[in-house]
Amino acid sequence: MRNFGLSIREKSIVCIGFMGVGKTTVGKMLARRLYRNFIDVDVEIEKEFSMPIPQIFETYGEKAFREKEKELIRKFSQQPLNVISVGGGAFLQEEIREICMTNCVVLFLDITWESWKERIHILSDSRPLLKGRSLEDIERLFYERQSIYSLNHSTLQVDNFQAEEAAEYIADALKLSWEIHAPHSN
Ligand SMILES: Nc1ncnc2c1ncn2[C@@H]1O[C@H](COP(=O)(O)OP(=O)(O)O)[C@@H](O)[C@H]1O
Ligand SMILES: O=C(O)C1=C[C@@H](OP(=O)(O)O)[C@@H](O)[C@H](O)C1
Ligand SMILES: [Mg+2]
Repeated sequence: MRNFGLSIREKSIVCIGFMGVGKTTVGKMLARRLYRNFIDVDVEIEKEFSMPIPQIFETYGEKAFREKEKELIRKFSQQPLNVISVGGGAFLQEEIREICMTNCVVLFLDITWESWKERIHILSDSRPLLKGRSLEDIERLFYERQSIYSLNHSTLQVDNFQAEEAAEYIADALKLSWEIHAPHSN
């Protein structure tokens, strides 16, 4: 789909950030607040393979997962008016970074390591990249990944926000920026 004519308020919003920061939870709430479609790329990948992510990694390997991730992000990022939550590893791929930065508004949900590690017990089973790793290994991955998320249009530090508060804050900030960019258009 051609999207050269998309105005800032029509562009899809892409949530990036480390596993478990809240991209899926906040993204869904944000979509509801903005009356947009919500797309969780991980869910779409699971549908394509007809199996949950840990099983995709086991059966087909991470490379096949990353290829499908790229293909789907290419498709959804060019559509208008989506809120798209991508997996925490999506921005490792240069092509994904480029497509998202060009076609969408990229929102980085950031969290400190201290807050993040409180959540680890609810994440490990569903994230193959966390399973069986030591806390030190995960901390290293956390800091390594920070550099890939530094490419974004906007960042929100979520440590002190409940998910719904984060969604409200983002929706209000976006609406304000849309007003500033185009005060008289609908
Ligand atoms: N702001 C928040 N405060 C506390 N817990 C949160 C927050 N956002 C998400 N969570 C919880 O953290 C877990 C991971 O959230 P999820 O949205 O799946 O993250 P991601 O999509 O970034 O991997 C979920 O159990 C979710 O309920
Ligand atoms: O960081 C990663 O490489 C991954 C993050 C996961 O998504 P969430 O960030 O939504 O947990 C999922 O895509 C997969 O397990 C790989
Ligand atoms: Mg998610």
